[in-house]
Amino acid sequence: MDLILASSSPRRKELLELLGIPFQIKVSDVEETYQDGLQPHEIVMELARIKSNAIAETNKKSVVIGADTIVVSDGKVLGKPADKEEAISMLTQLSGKVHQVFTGVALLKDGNTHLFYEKTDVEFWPLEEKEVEQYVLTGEPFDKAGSYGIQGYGSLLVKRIEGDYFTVVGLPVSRLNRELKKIMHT
Ligand SMILES: Cc1cn([C@H]2C[C@H](O)[C@@H](COP(=O)(O)OP(=O)(O)OP(=O)(O)O)O2)c(=O)[nH]c1=O
Repeated sequence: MDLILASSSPRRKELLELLGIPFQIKVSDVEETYQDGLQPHEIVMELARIKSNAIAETNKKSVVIGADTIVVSDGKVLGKPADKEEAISMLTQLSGKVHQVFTGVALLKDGNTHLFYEKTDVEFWPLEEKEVEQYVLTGEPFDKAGSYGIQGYGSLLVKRIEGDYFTVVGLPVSRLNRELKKIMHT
């Protein structure tokens, strides 16, 4: 099987390596937009589809994997912060509450699109203003949905999670492994 990961994320590369199957990485700079009114799980699956579709068009014989992660807090969708102020505002929004992390995955094979998503609940400790500012100074928030990385210093902000940890990091590998096996037999 010729497998391609359509992602620039170093985390997704590392996580896909856990499957023990060789793969290539190919990234497109396709515009990531979605229509208004979609539910969070629909947003992540749609964005995962767009990312993988752009690569599948020119790699028709390969299986292409794309993924997308967003954070949802009180109905607000949080992507990556544009600047320090936005990172502070997102982390303040997440402080002391439970939010949801959605990761959608698209598997494209032989012109067919197979989509799935996973959701993990994450509870943050109540954060002091100073703690938020210090965390933002680490630089960790800037390439991450919701402005934190649970796998880094962000681990200290998290009180508990419910669901797959790897969904939060950006790729639900254990579900992906099973879904890949399913589509290989079709
Ligand atoms: C909440 C959270 C997100 N993230 C990351 C996962 C994703 O890489 C990123 C969300 O942005 P995405 O747009 O999903 O992905 P990306 O731009 O990093 O990579 P690509 O589109 O090329 O596949 O946030 C963490 O690494 N840790 C976390 O705890």
